[in-house]
Amino acid sequence: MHVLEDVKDATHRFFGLSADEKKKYSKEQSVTNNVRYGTSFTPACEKALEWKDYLSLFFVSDNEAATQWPPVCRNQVMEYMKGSEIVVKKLLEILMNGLNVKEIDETKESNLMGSKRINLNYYPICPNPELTVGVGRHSDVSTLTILLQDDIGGLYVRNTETMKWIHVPPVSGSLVVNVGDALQIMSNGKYKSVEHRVSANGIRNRISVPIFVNPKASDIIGPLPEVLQRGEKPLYKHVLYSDYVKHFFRKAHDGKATIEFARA
Ligand SMILES: COc1cc(/C=C/C(=O)SCCNC(=O)CCNC(=O)[C@H](O)C(C)(C)COP(=O)(O)OP(=O)(O)OC[C@H]2O[C@@H](n3cnc4c(N)ncnc43)[C@H](O)[C@@H]2OP(=O)(O)O)ccc1O
Ligand SMILES: O=C(O)CCC(=O)C(=O)O
Ligand SMILES: [Fe+2]
Repeated sequence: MHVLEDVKDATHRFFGLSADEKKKYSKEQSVTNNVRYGTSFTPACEKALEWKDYLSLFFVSDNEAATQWPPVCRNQVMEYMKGSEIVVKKLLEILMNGLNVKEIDETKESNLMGSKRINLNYYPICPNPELTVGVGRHSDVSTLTILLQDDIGGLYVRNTETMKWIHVPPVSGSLVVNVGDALQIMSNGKYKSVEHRVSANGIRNRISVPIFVNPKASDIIGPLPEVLQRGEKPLYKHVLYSDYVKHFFRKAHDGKATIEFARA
């Protein structure tokens, strides 16, 4: 429990830094591509900016995290990331069991959880929340996302039958788990990535801390052989994961359209 509280405090500490201090981690000034402070999602492609700033930390090694991640939050983020590993492993084992995958070998381990990115999201109070969003509707490109949100609320997920949006109420001490596009592709559509969005808030600053568990950037992902064993038609082709992620980042949020990039 203290790990979750500590990472929330650390997130507030980072966004409480001066603008100049935070800018040191922007794309223009950051000494590494693996640490990126920014605003909205893909500003160059958006009609209206999303009301959100973020710090995105791509985990490469303990050493890089200890030297390059911002000192005001790095220990707490690391502890949260390490603490999540056991939960992620267990969840993926159960999900693979449901696909008739009996053993998670080295290749599957890499495809399922070969890389990790943690974002610290900060949604400042918005003077006109009805005119914009916190985050537009999208699905994550991860395998699984483990999401910590604070007590403010505003996260919605889409019910695929009614197409209605359902609020995900904050529950103290809990984590939200999202299925991402990479798992939809590998499971040949058996597990569907969840479309979600965040509303802008006119009263309080909100934070969230997603851990994106992903394939390695250099992995080629596609429907797993075990899923196609009984002659099932592949719905998705094999794609280089970094191409998939680049496609996601090249456009504004557009619901569940990203996955069409991998359609067979
Ligand atoms: C920010 O708001 C968000 C974010 C999200 C994220 C949801 C996820 O599911 S994140 C998980 C993504 N998976 C991975 O990061 C693992 C694999 N990583 C990779 O394949 C690569 O690291 C890479 C992300 C493809 C970057 O490769 P690289 O060769 O270094 O290419 P770049 O030139 O740096 O970037 C290309 C292009 O992508 C954009 N971009 C890159 N990193 C980020 C980032 N962390 N946050 C935002 N945008 C990023 C960027 O536009 C780059 O273009 P430039 O014009 O800047 O050159 C969900 C919802 C949100 O609202
Ligand atoms: O802030 C949230 O609750 C969700 C954020 C999100 O969807 C993301 O960062 O991908
Ligand atoms: Fe998301």
